[in-house]
Amino acid sequence: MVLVSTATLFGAFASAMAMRFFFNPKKHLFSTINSESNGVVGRKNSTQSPFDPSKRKGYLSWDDYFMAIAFLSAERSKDPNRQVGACLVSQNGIILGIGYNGFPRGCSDDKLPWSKKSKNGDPLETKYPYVCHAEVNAILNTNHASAAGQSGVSEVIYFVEKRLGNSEAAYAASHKLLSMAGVKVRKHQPQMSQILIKFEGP
Ligand SMILES: Nc1ccn([C@H]2C[C@H](O)[C@@H](COP(=O)(O)O)O2)c(=O)n1
Repeated sequence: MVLVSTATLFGAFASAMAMRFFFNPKKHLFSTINSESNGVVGRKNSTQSPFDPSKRKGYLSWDDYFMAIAFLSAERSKDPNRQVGACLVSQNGIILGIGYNGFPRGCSDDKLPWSKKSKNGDPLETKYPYVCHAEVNAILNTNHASAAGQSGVSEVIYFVEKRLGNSEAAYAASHKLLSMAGVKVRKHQPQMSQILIKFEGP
């Protein structure tokens, strides 16, 4: 399985490890990269001759497709500071689960704190002890029956390089452990810089 996340390697690492245990990731504006229809989702009109048998150009690559789903999922997050999305994909390109950062199912978004810091220094007055990372939610949201036959996360594709407050050591340790576990890691290389989704008819 491949874990695609809009966030960092460090968070994705924890989730990939969790996946192994169970079964053996701001506002994003989507818009076009050029004047053609590339990257514009929902535009139905084509200038292609009806006699031209060639396939459409400018369709989404698999990586951009799964990363875009991760980005879209992030838009569901209630975290005022950081929205993260993740998409768990099987080796043959089937989406097994998607998720975003949020409080656990059944726990109200309005009753737990979204703050980063507590005036009293009480960690329980911050979001950190309660929030579930997007990658973990993508794993928890899988249809376990279909995921059970998979051998674990084999690849992590992440979007953000920066280290969300984690130390250099923790980051290096993540790399080391993923490498030891044989999990491939790579940064997403977008083929489209933006995707525009228009909620309008053809
Ligand atoms: N791999 C990650 C890293 C972070 N998150 C979530 C957890 C929090 O909701 C937010 C980080 O908040 P910040 O300290 O930047 O205010 O991002 C995640 O889901 N996956």
